[in-house]
Amino acid sequence: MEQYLALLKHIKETGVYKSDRTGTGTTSCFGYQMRFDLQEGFPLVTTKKLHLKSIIHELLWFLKGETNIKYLKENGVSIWDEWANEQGELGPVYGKQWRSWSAGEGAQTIDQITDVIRQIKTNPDSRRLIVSAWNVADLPNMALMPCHVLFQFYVTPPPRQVGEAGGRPKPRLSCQLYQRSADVFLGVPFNIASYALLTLMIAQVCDLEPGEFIHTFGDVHIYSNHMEQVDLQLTRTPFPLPTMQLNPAVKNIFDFKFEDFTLQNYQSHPAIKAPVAV
Ligand SMILES: Nc1nc(=O)c2c([nH]1)NC[C@@H]1CN(c3ccc(C(=O)N[C@@H](CCC(=O)O)C(=O)O)cc3)CN21
Ligand SMILES: O=c1ccn([C@H]2C[C@H](O)[C@@H](COP(=O)(O)O)O2)c(=O)[nH]1
Repeated sequence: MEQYLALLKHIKETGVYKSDRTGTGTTSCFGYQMRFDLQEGFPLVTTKKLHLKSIIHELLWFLKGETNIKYLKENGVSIWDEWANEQGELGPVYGKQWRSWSAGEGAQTIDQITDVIRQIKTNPDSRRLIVSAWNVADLPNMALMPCHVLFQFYVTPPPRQVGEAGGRPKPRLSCQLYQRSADVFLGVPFNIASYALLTLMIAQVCDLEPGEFIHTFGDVHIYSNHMEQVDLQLTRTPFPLPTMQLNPAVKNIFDFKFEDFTLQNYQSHPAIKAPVAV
């Protein structure tokens, strides 16, 4: 995870002070990109211990199309608590937009995840393999506007092989995310792992090999009250990446359960606590 440490260094070296909505204050840069080859291992930050359980449950919750924290609470995940109302509702956030984007009064809703998987399978060269959470009409009703706003898939055909015997290599599925706003200490390690996992899952159900995860940022920032934690992390040497096994029997994206994910060889430095800006 040298890419992540390079991002922390880049913000410290080139960032400017910026005030923000939460009143905390940040050091911020505009525009950055990281690339992760998913064949080289699972990109989980190793310079602090990460709670993969929260990351997996949050992703399964998005895929269910849910916007109430009830499922997360039942599974011991508290990362969205601060933004929910008394009924546990967050408004039409990610799950709603991914699975049931409203096409207008009385019209059918649009399931972007089902549609994009169908497109990847039937039209892999399409340049329109996009899922968007940025529903402009719904923004005022969301507890927090989407930070990971839009993602696009890309299928790389296998290299042509002449006179080859044996199995043909599979095409590779890559994913690029545009994240408009990024809390680099707390949010970004979660976001990288979540989209890497989503890419592995969609590759499996489309019978493709995982390719790259490309993470593109708008306002990428370190909160002022995370600086000491960042400095501690920068003193640590990353460990080799772990690997992630998915239950190969799952062929439908909506059938994945928590037990279908096995992380192997995750060696990390100890966890580092930090307050979340609300
Ligand atoms: N300021 C801010 N940063 C975020 O990253 C963020 C938000 N707000 N609001 C919405 C979601 C919630 N996310 C969060 C919220 C909290 C943690 C957090 O406290 N992480 C702890 C461990 C928490 C756990 O797994 O139980 C960590 O050490 O990573 C991470 C992501 C990401 N998002
Ligand atoms: O998945 C997420 C969700 C949120 N964040 C961070 C990015 C910002 O620090 C805040 C959101 O505040 P805005 O004023 O709406 O930009 O949450 C993240 O990094 N990852």
